[in-house]
Amino acid sequence: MSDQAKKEASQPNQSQPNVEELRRLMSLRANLNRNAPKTDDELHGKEEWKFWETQPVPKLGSVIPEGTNEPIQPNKSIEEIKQEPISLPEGFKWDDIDLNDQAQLMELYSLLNENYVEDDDNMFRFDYSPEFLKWALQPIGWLKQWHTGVRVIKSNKLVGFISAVPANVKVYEKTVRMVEINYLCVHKKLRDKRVAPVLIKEITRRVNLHGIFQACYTAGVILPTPVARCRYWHRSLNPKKLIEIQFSFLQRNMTMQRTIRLYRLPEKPKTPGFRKMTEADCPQAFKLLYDYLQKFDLAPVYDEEEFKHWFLPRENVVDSFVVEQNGVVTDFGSFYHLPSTIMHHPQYKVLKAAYAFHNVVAKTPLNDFMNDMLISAKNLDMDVFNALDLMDNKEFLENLKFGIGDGNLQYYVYNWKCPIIPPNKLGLVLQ
Ligand SMILES: CCCCCCCCCCCCCC(=O)SCCNC(=O)CCNC(=O)[C@H](O)C(C)(C)COP(=O)(O)OP(=O)(O)OC[C@H]1O[C@@H](n2cnc3c(N)ncnc32)[C@H](O)[C@@H]1OP(=O)(O)O
Repeated sequence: MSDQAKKEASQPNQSQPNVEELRRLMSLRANLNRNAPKTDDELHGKEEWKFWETQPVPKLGSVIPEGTNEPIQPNKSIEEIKQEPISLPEGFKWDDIDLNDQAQLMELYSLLNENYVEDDDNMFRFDYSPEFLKWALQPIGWLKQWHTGVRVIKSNKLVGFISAVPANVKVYEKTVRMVEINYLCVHKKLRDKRVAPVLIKEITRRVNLHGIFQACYTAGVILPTPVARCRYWHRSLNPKKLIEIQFSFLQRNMTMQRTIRLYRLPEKPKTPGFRKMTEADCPQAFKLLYDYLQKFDLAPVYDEEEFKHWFLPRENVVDSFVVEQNGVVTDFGSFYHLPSTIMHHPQYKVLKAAYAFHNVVAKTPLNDFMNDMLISAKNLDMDVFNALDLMDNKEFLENLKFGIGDGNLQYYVYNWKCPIIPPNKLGLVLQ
């Protein structure tokens, strides 16, 4: 898939022009009319940013001098922040979503399942599970008023959503209390009516009211102005299904049997002491990750409680593994479960995908450890293992037979200016 590059679903890149490629080119042309561009070519056709021009973000093309690392706009005093919600178009109302109420959780699930991010060819759409949404949206310090919904007054139907969760994020040498913004979604029937800017302004106001003036977010689209850009890579675990659903394609001179053999994995992880992480491993695994993340220019700063929230295994949501021998944890790795709906296939309805989260090795060679992670994902019935080319991931992607995807994922920090961060200095993975 392409930028479900967080947001977009990224599909393996096809090098040979074929029917699929032509379809892709046609959809690229169709995309030229979209309001937010996905590629540099599309970007050059866009002349104005009616909304983003009004926001404290760097102008596209601006070069931030080395050493700059600060807010664009000073913090507002409480008097400067509007106390009343931003006005919605007539017929709509704000409503905070209570994720502890099963019915409301299912309403959010359905909104996203039917209207959230699709790949460029509209073949796959993210299918975040209800349990996953609770995990992603209820970390330590979450607030219900930051799960911001828009409903149609007459029918009470949920048609828009945006979320913020608190996080400490290290940007170069500063650790900043900010929010992560995610799950911005407007119902398909309400698109292109400028509802998204209203959602963004309202969440900004609600976050500002808590004394927070920075946010980080990722998107498959290019907006003013990315602080970093990276790419999804995909490792086939179930190549036959991936080919049948046209997520990937048979390479020239390859038969299905040879392809299946190429991607075959051992039945069990090979590293002695490799196993699922338990609560007892957390102090040591936390320390490994905490120390490792120091070397990046954009990375979360977790405390141990947050570490437990994000990494203790939750069925069908997140899995973490350690290498432990004689009570010493030397390596740690995790992936989260994010399936996609296969939109138009007679047989297959769901693509099961594991997404690399954080991996730190102190003893096992990274390639060996990640191979064990692939085996673990395969044994959980995943079809594909996805990883971004950030942190130290480039060390294993090609060796372990990942193929490059076709969409970029852009990273943004709201109300902040600093120089561009290369993928190998990027330590932040958002869901
Ligand atoms: C201090 C606290 C600060 C907190 C806030 C920090 C900022 C957070 C920012 C949000 C981070 C979100 C992180 C994620 O969740 S990224 C995932 C976004 N969601 C999807 O892609 C799901 C499917 N698509 C949709 O639901 C809609 O197409 C969305 C809602 C994306 C746009 O709705 P619609 O298509 O109906 O358009 P409009 O007429 O209402 O509005 C058009 C304006 O919106 C600008 N646009 C388009 N796409 C995006 C986008 N992904 N981020 C920011 N802006 C975007 C666009 O350039 C134009 O502005 P301008 O060109 O005129 O200037």
